[in-house]
Amino acid sequence: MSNYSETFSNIYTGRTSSQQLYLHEKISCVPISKVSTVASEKSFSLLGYACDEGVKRNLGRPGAANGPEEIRKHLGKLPNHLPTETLLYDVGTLQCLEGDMEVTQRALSDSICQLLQHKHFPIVLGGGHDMAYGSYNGLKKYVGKGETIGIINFDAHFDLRNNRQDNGHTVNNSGTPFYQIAQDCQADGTLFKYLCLGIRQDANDRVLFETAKELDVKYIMRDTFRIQFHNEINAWINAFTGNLDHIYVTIDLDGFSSAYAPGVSAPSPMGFTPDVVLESLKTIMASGKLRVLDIAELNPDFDRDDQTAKLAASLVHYVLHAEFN
Ligand SMILES: N=CN[C@@H](CCC(=O)O)C(=O)O
Ligand SMILES: [Mn+2]
Ligand SMILES: [Mn+2]
Repeated sequence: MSNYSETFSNIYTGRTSSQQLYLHEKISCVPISKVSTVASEKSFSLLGYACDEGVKRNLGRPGAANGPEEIRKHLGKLPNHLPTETLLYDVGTLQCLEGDMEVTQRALSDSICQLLQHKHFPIVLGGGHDMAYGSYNGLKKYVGKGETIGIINFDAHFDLRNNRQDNGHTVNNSGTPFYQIAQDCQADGTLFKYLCLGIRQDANDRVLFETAKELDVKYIMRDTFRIQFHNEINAWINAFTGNLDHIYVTIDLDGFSSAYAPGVSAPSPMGFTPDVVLESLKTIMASGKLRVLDIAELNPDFDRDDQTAKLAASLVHYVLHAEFN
């Protein structure tokens, strides 16, 4: 895999203890080619998607290629409350070489399928939101025919832009992944099930709302995606996950208010807050159907005091520990 680099453990630093009190002492760096040798009943694997080609093609601000490294730096310093038998790996990073985003997406999909086959729960650190096309397809490849997958996207944006240009050319980017997935589903007769949480009217044009309607996309607008409405939100989530076999969750950091997440290409002053995301994640995880999670769009060039990188690291920490709290 020419665009793959393994993680070296010196990226993980922090306070030291003799009892694995911190995640940097818990994480084992293993090349992805060796995952079959380290399988266990309960393993999490971190995988980087170092690509901002999709953001560039979508006329956004480059920098998300450095997202995975920054999340790792902050994650390692956080306390470890995992049981000894739960294993946590870092299986390296997929880099986008010479703008070939499609190759990187395919490598991501292959890697996710491989991790799932060896009973690892993949947590992908991004990277532009084009990573969703790779994450979803890795899960799709893994699950059996006839089993259904639902996508839950925490985002200000639908990312349902049509990848067909007026001149007939196809251009995939960070704004097209769920459109591409929907097209593939139509072509191969797979159900397209997509729930977006935190959609903003001032971040999506009319065509995007029309596309969402045509594709029967479910969504909760930002105005309603508030912790005060947690009962209603949980009911929506349960109604969505109830009829599906597997869930893929993708968190676009630009959906958070820029008060929490300034370090993204497209910041959202009117975005959502972390409390409602944690509450929703808890409900999704309680379904027992969550198979893959990714965190997209961290752009360290625009971060303030590492706030966004720390938010991403805390989200990973929350998911790792959710069932042990
Ligand atoms: N992944 C991001 N997609 C957004 C970006 C919006 C923006 O740059 O303002 C989109 O295409 O809608
Ligand atoms: Mn977004
Ligand atoms: Mn997005």
